[in-house]
Amino acid sequence: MLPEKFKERMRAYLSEKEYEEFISSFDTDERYQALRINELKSDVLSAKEMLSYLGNNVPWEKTAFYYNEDPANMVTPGKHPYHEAGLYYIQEPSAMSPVCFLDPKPGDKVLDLCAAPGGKTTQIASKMKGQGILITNEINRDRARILSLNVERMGISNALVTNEDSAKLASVFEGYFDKILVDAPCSGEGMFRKNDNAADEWSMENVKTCALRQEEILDNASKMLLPGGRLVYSTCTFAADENEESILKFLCAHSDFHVVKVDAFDGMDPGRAELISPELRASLEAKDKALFEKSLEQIQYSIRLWPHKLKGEGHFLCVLERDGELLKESSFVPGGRNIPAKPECIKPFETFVMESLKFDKKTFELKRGNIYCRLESGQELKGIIFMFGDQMYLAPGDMPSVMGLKCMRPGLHLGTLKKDRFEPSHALALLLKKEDVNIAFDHDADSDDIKAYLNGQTIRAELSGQKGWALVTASGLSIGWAKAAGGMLKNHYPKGLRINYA
Ligand SMILES: C[S@@+](CC[C@H](N)C(=O)[O-])C[C@H]1O[C@@H](n2cnc3c(N)ncnc32)[C@H](O)[C@@H]1O
Repeated sequence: MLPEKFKERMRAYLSEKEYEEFISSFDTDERYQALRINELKSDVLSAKEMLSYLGNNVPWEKTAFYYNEDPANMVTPGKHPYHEAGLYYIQEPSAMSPVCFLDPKPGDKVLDLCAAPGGKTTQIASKMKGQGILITNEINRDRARILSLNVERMGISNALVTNEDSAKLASVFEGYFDKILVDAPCSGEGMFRKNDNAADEWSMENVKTCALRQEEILDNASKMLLPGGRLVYSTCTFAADENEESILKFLCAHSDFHVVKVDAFDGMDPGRAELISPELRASLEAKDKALFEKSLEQIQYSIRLWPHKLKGEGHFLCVLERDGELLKESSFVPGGRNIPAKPECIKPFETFVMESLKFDKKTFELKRGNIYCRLESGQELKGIIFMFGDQMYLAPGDMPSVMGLKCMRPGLHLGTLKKDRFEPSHALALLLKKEDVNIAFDHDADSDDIKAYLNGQTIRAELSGQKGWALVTASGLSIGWAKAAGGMLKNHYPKGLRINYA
């Protein structure tokens, strides 16, 4: 049931005809499901061949496709081993649009400020191709944990996952990022169609509270952006208080920012300046008339996604840029670089690399905690190896250290040091390709063997004397480690992730 006050407000927002179209979109059963291919794991063409149920492309995200869940015909992508292998991320189609306009590139320094569970972070990482710095943050600890698991599942090597508020981050990362995404906490009206309970918690008071929080988050985000940098603001709500009004307040308080006119896709609408309240207009105009008029003029360049106009739920986004020229040469690393691990810590890892991985020996270098290792698949392990207690991580040389920050994952987790032994991590398994290891056991992703493995059971294998760490792959995609010894293949799939497919 939609709240009466919500309907009343929407009726005031829209013409009679449009209100009817909008409101009847809640009565249809038509909902759009989509998934996005993780290009860190597979190119889109090969993945499409593996996932025969995929339908049309999501127009604004070339790596994403619509599908219809159909358990009777085994089309349940969230429950398939490919999901555990990180081949794709299931994401609401409209929610994919902000990252398309953020346009992250390999080598960028990107912040995803409100990131859990990680839909947009994993989309950003897929586009960065493991190059550059991605800092992904979530204020809620339990949600930050889920974000961190999704970063692991998708095989992301260049991300730092933090659990901070925006003010704390702004105090460390002032003027550091090329690109920032603020996918703001909001009243979630755009989710009313998808999630039956979403409307239960709705109130006009909550809309106002969200708007205040957004103002604070946006202000902190702006401090962290370089001149010439891009900031995308998005919500999944229809309330103008949290959309056009948030942007207008921001522009009137930050005269060095402007809205970028971007090419919207078919079905996307311009933002609606006419929804901004007379009270807000008057108060902003009284402060600085010229800035107010200049800001108001730009609201039309923000974008609204309406469920009755495209194949997706309600969303709002606005692409902002900070005036100035983007200078990328700076070697400044806020908080300082990570301190390389000591040789005695690195030694067991080096032994693991020599015994278990396939790589180009001619270009391999491991000196003073800095590694360059070109794996057989062509992907590289490179950067600084550092310790976090007994856990070993790898991050790009210019990745900020996490000194003073609450951190869930300071880079690629390589593994654990156990006395003088190194035990590789699940994150490393999910990064590696089948051809990167000396021992791999591949089974069809739909086989009972893979289901048994993901359930923690010992798996069948022809060992013929092989010993050591073995990568288990599902139709060629890595899903975890096993250890071959004494003719057995011991399952090392993490206990907390095990799945019972029965
Ligand atoms: C819309 S959700 C993010 C969805 C995410 N970007 C994705 O694509 O999966 C907004 C997130 O902001 C978080 N949040 C709430 N208050 C916050 C604050 N003051 N600062 C930063 N994040 C906050 C919420 O916990 C929530 O996880």
